[in-house]
Amino acid sequence: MAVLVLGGAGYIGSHAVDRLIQKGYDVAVVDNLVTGHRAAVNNKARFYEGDIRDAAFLNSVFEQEKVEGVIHFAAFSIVPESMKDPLKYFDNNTAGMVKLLEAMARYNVKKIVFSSTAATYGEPKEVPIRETAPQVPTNPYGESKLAMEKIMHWSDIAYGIKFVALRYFNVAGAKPDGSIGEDHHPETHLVPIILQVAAGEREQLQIFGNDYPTPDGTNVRDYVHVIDLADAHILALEYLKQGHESNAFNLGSSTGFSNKQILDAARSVTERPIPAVNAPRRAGDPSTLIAASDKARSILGWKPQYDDVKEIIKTAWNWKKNAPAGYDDRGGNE
Ligand SMILES: O=c1ccn([C@@H]2O[C@H](COP(=O)(O)OP(=O)(O)O[C@H]3O[C@H](CO)[C@H](O)[C@H](O)[C@H]3O)[C@@H](O)[C@H]2O)c(=O)[nH]1
Repeated sequence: MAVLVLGGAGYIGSHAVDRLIQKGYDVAVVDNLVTGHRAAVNNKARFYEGDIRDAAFLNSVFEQEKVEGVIHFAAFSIVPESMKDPLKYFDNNTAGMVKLLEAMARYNVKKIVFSSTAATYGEPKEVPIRETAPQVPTNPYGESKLAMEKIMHWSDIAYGIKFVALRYFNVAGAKPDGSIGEDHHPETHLVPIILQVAAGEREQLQIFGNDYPTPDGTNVRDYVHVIDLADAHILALEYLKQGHESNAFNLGSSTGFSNKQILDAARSVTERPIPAVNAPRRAGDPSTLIAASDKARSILGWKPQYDDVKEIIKTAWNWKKNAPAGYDDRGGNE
C-alpha cells in the first residue's frame, strides 16, 4: 500500500517524502511542478506529473497505485499574492480539494492528512492560539484553507473520509545535510529572504511594519523546523490508521519571535551584517501568531527536535550555501 503525497515536490512536501522514505513507507508523489521541483523528490518515490484539478489524471494515479492514505500539500501559500489574486487561491486550493475528495471517494480511500494553516485563525483574540479559537481569516489564502477544512468536515460525514488538518505556523529550515530546502520563485518568506541578503543576492531586507502592538513593533511569528513538521504528518497518518476520528492540530513551537529577532538570529548564525530597512505594513499580515501546540504533542505524540530558532536558521543557511541558486544548482535527491 502506498502513501500518496500531493505536492511532494514542494518545500514541505519534499521533506515529508524524504522522511516517509527514510521510515520505510512506499511513496507515490503527484506534483504539477508549477512551484515544486522534480529534483526535490527522493528518487525512491514514484513520481506523477500532473494537476489535481485534472480528474482524468488523478483517476489514472489512483488506478495505478493502491493508496492507503493521502497527504495533501498541493496548494498556493503566499499571503500577499492571495490578496491580489484570490480566485487563483480558491481555484487551486479549494476547488482542487473538491476534485481530490471526489477521486478519494471514487477509489474508496478514506484517510487524508492536510496542510492547513495558522492563517485560518486571522487576527487572534488570545495568544497562544488554541485549536478551538475562532477561525476568521484576514486574507484569501487563509480563507481558501478554511474552506478546505470545512469541505473535509462534510465529506467525513457524508463519505466517511477521515482527515487530520495540521495548522502550520511559520515553517523554516531544511534537511540538515543541505540536499533539499526551500526554493520559491519569487521568494517571499522571511527566513530565505534574509539569507539571500546574507549571501549578497539582495541589497537589504525590508521589514514590513514596525508599528504593530508587539514588544519591538514588528510582527511576531512561531517558527517550526520543516523536518519536525514533516514528521507530524507521518504521526497524523498513523493516527488515522489506528481508526481515530477526524481532528485538527496546531503545529508550532509555542514561542514567538519578532521579525527583528529573526534578523538578529540570522546575523549571528551567518556572521554577516544583513542590512535591513523599515518598510510599510504588508496587507493581510496579522500582528502576532503563536501556537498552543500541546494538543499535537499529547494526542499525536509529536516531539519537535528543533526548539532553537538559530538551529532552524542554521539548517536553512546550510542549504543556501550548498545550493545558492536552489534546485538550478543540483541534479537530484538521493
Ligand atoms: O521581505 C520580507 C518578508 C516577510 N516579512 C515579514 O516576515 C513575517 C513572516 O512572513 P512570511 O511571508 O515569511 O510568512 P507569513 O507569516 O506571511 O506566512 C506563513 O504563515 C502563514 C500563517 O499565518 C501561512 O501558513 C503561510 O503559508 C506561511 O508562509 C511577516 O511579518 C512579514 O511581513 C518581512 O518583513 N519582509
